[in-house]
Amino acid sequence: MSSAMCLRLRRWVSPFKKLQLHHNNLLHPFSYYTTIENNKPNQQPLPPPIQVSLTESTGRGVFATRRIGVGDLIHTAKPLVSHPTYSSLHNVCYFCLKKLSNKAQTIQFCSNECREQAKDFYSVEERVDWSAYDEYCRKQGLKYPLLVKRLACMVASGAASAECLDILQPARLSTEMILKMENEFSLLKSCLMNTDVKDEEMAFLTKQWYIGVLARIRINSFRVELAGGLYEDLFLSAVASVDAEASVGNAVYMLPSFYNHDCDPNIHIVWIENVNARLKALRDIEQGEELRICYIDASLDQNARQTILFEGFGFRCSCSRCVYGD
Ligand SMILES: C[S@@+](CC[C@H](N)C(=O)[O-])C[C@H]1O[C@@H](n2cnc3c(N)ncnc32)[C@H](O)[C@@H]1O
Repeated sequence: MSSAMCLRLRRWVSPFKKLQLHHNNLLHPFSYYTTIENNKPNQQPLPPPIQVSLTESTGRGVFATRRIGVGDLIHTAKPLVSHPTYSSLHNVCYFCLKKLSNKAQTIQFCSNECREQAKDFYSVEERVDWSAYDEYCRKQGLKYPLLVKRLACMVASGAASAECLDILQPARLSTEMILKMENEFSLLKSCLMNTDVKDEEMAFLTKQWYIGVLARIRINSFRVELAGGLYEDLFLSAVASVDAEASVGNAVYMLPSFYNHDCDPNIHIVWIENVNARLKALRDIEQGEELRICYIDASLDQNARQTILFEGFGFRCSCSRCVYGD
């Protein structure tokens, strides 16, 4: 094996090792990222009733390890990286995306805890003049480069590993996409170079890193839509999130990235008050059944759904709704 291949293999395998995923030939649930609340006082949170394993035709997927009832909380997830949208920048917490009552001129944190958790990446970010990068992204209507910018600051500050997204499936990129990404990379790099951020802290920031990260973010990021209240009822929370047009930011999570898509999903993801995601069952699910979410608006017609899934995620959906022409 060539040394280049060795390196690639090492990079690919290390996140698995770190998360202790390999277990009984299955990809073990990332249990320390996720829990189920335990109703019994003084007891440890339960591990989620799921495991990640290979599907027949859609790569890895998430499967139920026991029966799950309609409405059950399957697990929660904290993001690996998140960022508010440009339009929410001044009215949500810069760390947890919680909506704030006042709109300020600068970024805000909702609590000292969030300020503290953001301390590392923000100490890098606030030393940089981002205007050229931000202006480019705003004009082009780009949202994902904001996540790359935040991840770059997290890595530079030591708050995240440069390889933390490597385990996720990357999007297939066209030459045109790569050329655009190269432009963004040059802008990001020049913003960071014009500061006192040390060269050693920036060593990870190569064109390959930028493109690799963006390729993963493209198909694994979630639009965070806050329900805006304490909706325990599944239907009400879904309605509230659509009604409020409540998209406040984008985020990438570890375990939620392994759920495949179905136009008639059996689980969904909700955000109650901040970026932490809750995955809930939409119907009863049997042990061994694959859990699937819907990546898009399921109310669209079949043609629209197929087009969005192909252009955005690079696959042709063959779920039962699509097969039966619904
Ligand atoms: C967020 S990832 C889901 C996890 C992925 N299967 C893996 O192995 O990491 C999304 C990718 O999974 C595959 N996928 C998800 N749902 C699919 C479906 N209904 N039909 C075909 N491929 C699907 C596509 O390659 C898609 O780009």
